[in-house]
Amino acid sequence: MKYLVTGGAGYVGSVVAQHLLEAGHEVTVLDNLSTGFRAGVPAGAAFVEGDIRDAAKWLDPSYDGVLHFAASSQVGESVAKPEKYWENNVAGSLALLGAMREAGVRTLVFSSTAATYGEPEQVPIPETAPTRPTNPYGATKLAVDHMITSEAHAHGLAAVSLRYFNVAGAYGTHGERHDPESHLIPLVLQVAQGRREAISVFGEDYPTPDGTCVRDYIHVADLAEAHLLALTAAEPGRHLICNLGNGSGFSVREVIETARKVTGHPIPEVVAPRRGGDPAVLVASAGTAREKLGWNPSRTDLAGIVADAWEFAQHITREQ
Ligand SMILES: NC(=O)c1ccc[n+]([C@@H]2O[C@H](COP(=O)([O-])OP(=O)(O)OC[C@H]3O[C@@H](n4cnc5c(N)ncnc54)[C@H](O)[C@@H]3O)[C@@H](O)[C@H]2O)c1
Ligand SMILES: O=c1ccn([C@@H]2O[C@H](COP(=O)(O)OP(=O)(O)O[C@H]3O[C@H](CO)[C@H](O)[C@H](O)[C@H]3O)[C@@H](O)[C@H]2O)c(=O)[nH]1
Repeated sequence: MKYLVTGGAGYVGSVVAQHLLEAGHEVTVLDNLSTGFRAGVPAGAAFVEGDIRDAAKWLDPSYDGVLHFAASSQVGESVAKPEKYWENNVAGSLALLGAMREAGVRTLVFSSTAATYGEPEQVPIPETAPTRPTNPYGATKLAVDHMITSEAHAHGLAAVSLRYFNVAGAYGTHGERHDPESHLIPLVLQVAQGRREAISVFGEDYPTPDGTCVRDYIHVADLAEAHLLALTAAEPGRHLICNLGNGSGFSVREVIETARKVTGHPIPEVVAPRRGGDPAVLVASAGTAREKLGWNPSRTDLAGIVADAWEFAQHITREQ
């Protein structure tokens, strides 16, 4: 099959593109390199440097589907510059859906997020939970989910939205490389490498066992497998929404302690104020993905996830 991967020069998109190639598919990556890296595009994929808002220039009926990762995805920035998020995430996805309709490309897998739920009423969080995003990033992703539902109902699109919880780990030479980095695991590993003095723990007064926030860390390779399953599970006229997480939570302190063991470095920590908008606990109920996609994540051990991220962090440092 032939797939267009938007955002395939970024973290998750590059890992999924690599999995598609390994499964024997043909892949074109469309990426404007705003946060991604040319070197992240897997060898074997065609590359188009361009914007999703111009997707009509490149999409044609030879494509069997689109995997749509391209987005702006920093929560803090979305609060400061919401217009950027409505433009890139919502207007960008609207243009992409239009280009798909024009070209007759009728299968879509979309990167949604746990941020569509906001502060949860119950954990683990099922897909039926209320969606009350607490920042513009989550609001724009939810708007795109609604857009996809209407497109499926009106025009027969076969669509799956995957709501990722905390993506982590790496797959060979493809891993997390954001600038500036805001995610916990890569930041902790930068401290282990001596690139930062200490990791800030954002709040230790949450109602959790050790007072720090609890998150559901999902290995990026398990996540990638769900995308390949979603491509086969997608049905015309239907929009399936699935959470992707392991269903178990780890606190910020547990992550830091695991990284100390994996890296053998002391990793100093300092307690800092809470970060605005952080829910205390976010853990997925991923029963829908298991049932409807036949998904079965296998890399659930936190030490293994951190070890893969550590190997990648060292690889990137050697390359620079
Ligand atoms: N990383 C996570 O923990 C996480 C969690 C939930 C959801 N997501 C979603 O998964 C997707 C991928 O996230 P990531 O961490 O790999 O981010 P990333 O920033 O590494 O990758 C995004 C890629 O999209 C490209 N891009 C952005 N806007 C574009 C545009 N208008 N046209 C073409 N290319 C464009 C960027 O250059 C980049 O290569 C995003 O949609 C994000 O919202 C990520
Ligand atoms: O230097 C840091 C960085 C993070 N944290 C804490 O570590 C936890 C994880 O933070 P990340 O920034 O790594 O991830 P988030 O949980 O904020 O964000 C993730 O979940 C969100 C859903 O709410 C979105 O989907 C987003 O894209 C995804 O990265 C949070 O409690 C955060 O407060 C720290 O203590 N110190």
